[in-house]
Amino acid sequence: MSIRLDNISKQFGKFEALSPLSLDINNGEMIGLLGPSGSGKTTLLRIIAGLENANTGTIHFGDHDVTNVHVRERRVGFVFQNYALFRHMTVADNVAFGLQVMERALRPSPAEMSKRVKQLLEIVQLGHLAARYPEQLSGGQKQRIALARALATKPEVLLLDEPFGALDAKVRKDLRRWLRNLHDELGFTSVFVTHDQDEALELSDRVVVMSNGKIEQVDSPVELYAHPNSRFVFDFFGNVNQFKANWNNKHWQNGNAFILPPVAEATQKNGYLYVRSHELSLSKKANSQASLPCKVVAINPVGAEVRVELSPIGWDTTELWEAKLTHQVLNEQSFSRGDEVYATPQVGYFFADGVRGEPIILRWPFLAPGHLMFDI
Ligand SMILES: Nc1ncnc2c1ncn2[C@@H]1O[C@H](COP(=O)(O)OP(=O)(O)OP(=O)(O)O)[C@@H](O)[C@H]1O
Repeated sequence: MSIRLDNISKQFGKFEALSPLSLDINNGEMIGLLGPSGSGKTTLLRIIAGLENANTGTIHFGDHDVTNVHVRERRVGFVFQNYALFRHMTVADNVAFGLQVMERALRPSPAEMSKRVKQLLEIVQLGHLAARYPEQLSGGQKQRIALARALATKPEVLLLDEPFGALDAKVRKDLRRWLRNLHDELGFTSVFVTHDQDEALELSDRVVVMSNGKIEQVDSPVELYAHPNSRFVFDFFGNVNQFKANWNNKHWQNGNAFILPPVAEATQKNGYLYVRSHELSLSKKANSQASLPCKVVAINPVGAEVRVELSPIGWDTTELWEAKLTHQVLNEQSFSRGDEVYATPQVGYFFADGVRGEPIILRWPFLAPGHLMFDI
């Protein structure tokens, strides 16, 4: 089932929780709504479900205008973060509840109902727990039961509000994979809310990045990484170092650090240069294209890489910088905590002040013809 949101807005009193926004979701797509707390994700999900009315705009499910259709008739499955299972009912009864609340005309007979409950429990691979009560289940199991209940009415749209928010990291990861497989197998359209970027990137076909009640960007995970269209999106995906770049007619200056951009009018401005931590190299000496003196404050091996935390010397940043190196590079360079090093961007993303849209991507070194290669 495709979903079309057109010009949807929502006010709570004088507060505008959603500015007019539009979004097309394809049939069978899995969409992640991602954004900081208060950005309007849950409000948007509730409006799609019919649990909340928008102040303006229309919602279509396929060709059907559901703007004024009651939540019960929208045929959506809903899963909340806190399981919302009935404590006094067995697992099987909890799942059957989804069927019992169906309109009488659509409600299956008792025999069909118990067959369907069995099938649903098999789908979520928990048939052996049918007679248990919720308190006898783990968090991950409870959430799978909540999903089985949501799927009972065979919804074509499944809406999930931070479904794995209350679970620990390992269970979360397993459940994500499992949900993605289930989504692909059963072919429904899913929209889920998360503020966990890894979850959004791993699960979604497309991610809707929200802030302050607005959609900042809608793209596939790969595109979001390659072409973040604003500083907000870049910041939100993290692992990025920021350089406040003040153009002084020669280079970008910040305290006693400088970076020389390539000769191009668009970069000869004030702005912010963003550098991803795996696109930053470290050396014991500066070079003529960049001088970013730093002190090594921590060296943290994490799996295949080493994260080196850097505190700027003589220039300003709001946060420590980080370089991600391979173990091999670190061994060759043999830095230790407390050493002074020079950071050199290999790739940078420049957002000029006052210019909206995608950054200018810079790749070092950019040497004029005839120049000698130097350390970078
Ligand atoms: N019923 C309500 N009455 C008044 N304000 C509300 C109501 N529901 C939500 N809001 C406000 O609307 C804004 C968006 O809330 P929403 O729950 O959609 O954000 P969110 O992105 O889902 O946040 P979180 O990740 O914290 O759940 C918030 O500022 C919130 O305080």
